[in-house]
Amino acid sequence: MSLPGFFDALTEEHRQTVAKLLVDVEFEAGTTIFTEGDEGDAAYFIDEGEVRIERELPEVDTESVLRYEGAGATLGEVALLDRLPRSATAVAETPVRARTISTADLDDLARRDPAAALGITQELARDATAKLRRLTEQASDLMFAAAPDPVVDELVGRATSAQAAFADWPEDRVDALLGRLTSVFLEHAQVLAEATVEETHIGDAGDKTLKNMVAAQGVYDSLVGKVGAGPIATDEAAQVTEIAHAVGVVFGLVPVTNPVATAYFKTLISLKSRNAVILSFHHAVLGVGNRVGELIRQVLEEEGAPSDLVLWVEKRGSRKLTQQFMSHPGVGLVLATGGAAMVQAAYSSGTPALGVGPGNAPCWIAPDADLAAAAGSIVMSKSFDNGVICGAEHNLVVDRSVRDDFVAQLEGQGAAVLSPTEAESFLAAVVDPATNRFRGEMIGQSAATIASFTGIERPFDIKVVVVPAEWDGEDSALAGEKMTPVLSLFEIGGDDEAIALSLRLLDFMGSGHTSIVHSQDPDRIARFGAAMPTSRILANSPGAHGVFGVTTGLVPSLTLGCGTFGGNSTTDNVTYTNLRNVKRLARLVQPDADHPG
Ligand SMILES: Nc1ncnc2c1ncn2[C@@H]1O[C@@H]2COP(=O)(O)O[C@H]2[C@H]1O
Repeated sequence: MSLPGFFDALTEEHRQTVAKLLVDVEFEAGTTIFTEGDEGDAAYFIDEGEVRIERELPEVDTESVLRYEGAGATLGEVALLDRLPRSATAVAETPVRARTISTADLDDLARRDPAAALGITQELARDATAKLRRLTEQASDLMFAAAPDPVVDELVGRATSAQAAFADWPEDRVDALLGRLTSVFLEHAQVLAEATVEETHIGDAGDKTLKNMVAAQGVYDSLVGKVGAGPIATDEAAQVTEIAHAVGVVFGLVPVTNPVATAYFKTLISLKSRNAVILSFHHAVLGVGNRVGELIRQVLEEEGAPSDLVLWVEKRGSRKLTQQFMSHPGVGLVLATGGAAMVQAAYSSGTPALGVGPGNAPCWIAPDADLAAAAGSIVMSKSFDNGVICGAEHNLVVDRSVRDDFVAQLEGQGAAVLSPTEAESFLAAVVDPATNRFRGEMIGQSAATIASFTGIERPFDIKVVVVPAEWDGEDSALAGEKMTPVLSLFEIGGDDEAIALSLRLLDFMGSGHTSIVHSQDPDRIARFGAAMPTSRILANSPGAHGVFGVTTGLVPSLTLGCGTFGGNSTTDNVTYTNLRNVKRLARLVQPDADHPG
């Protein structure tokens, strides 16, 4: 057996000894080799194939891949050396062949042949420190302006040239292009929704189809006929004319929870304001991303538009690559939709960025609410796309006087409202004690799947799971954002308590995003609206559908600003008007004869 070059520093005798301890292993593509936090019981020497090293992050929409390792690399040496839990997760990206040495065998060797064991340990340490050195280099790249990358330079350069050729397109030609894109988007809404669910195992294909359709038709309808670029309006009295000017190249992050709809949306709004856009898909949706990108390219070519107006990062993403795009001087604006860490990275890039924050809408059921309508609206909204819509209801804040009637209405709509015993075993099964958040596997799964996994049974089809909760203000999975068709239910007495609890929940998570009230009293609604630090306050509307403008008059958007409440620069439902510079041409105003000087 020939050992990897890795062991070249060992004596021939030690190599022979080590060879006897190595065990051949194979992993199919997609297999998790080991998981972050596991006990490290072996190190691996990769002979063939590629392994993805990733960190477990509590949020889905943050790029989690550290790097890819191939033949000749060592894996799992860190835990073998420090005997602490695995520092990262390793997944076979392709079929992998490797050899492995177990911790137990190494310890045994140390007793039998200390010199041989020291030899291997030194080699493992050398490999670990090589990684440290590489990380030091990468960290300094990130800290002191990202290192130039020819792929990034090339893509940004192409987008810049395309935008320059597009900047002067007249409005009707742009609208015709958007119309053509919209029809193609509608045509492919279903097939891409199905492909997304197949690729990500998150969400519901029927709902995703609807979402894709709204992101195409709804967004198009909100853009067509508007002035995207050039003179917008003149204030005759002030003699000031506003002129819209593209930001140039927009870099748009596309999350795993809404990939197709977000790509449609970012493309339409970027083009309306005469920008080029580079889409960066989360690594878990590259397949669908490539299909959307190809579709758009084909339409651009057919319509005689520069085909580089909409580009996408075809290469597998990593945090470093994303960072390099975001801080590239040729990128005018970053449109950051995704997890908090991605948004933070966008804000830290030095390029102006529009970000979003997490949702965690409190939904107040006031004593005068239409309980049947509220229950119907909540179940429809929270079950939509298996609960991945950030603007959906997350916490029910229910007045004690109507609690029992409301729970009966919820059950009538297909909600499993858990008993205290059910709640206890449910939470034990779905919450990861390490992060105190819902387990990643729960994200975007149907309530029926989650219920059967947790042993919850009802004589009807379960559409959402409602967990009665009390909250002492500690870190809690139930009080936070739940990207799954699960809601918490808090009981309160009176309006003051309802507002106080909603404020506390938002302070915990979701400040700036969305809050919801069900009441028939305009004064009560107004009081709630004035009190909530959220950019959207929905009254008697489903959250998921309301924030996008399907059941409200809000602007259709898949990037929902959270204002300074949520650390963002805007409270807007982001659209084309957020992607341009508004210049002001101010003419000399003659001093008024009555007010000289
Ligand atoms: N930043 C990194 N670059 C390359 N490999 C890494 C990095 N972080 C962790 N790893 C590898 O991933 C493994 C996770 O399990 P271990 O901590 O045992 O050993 C780790 C290394 O082999």
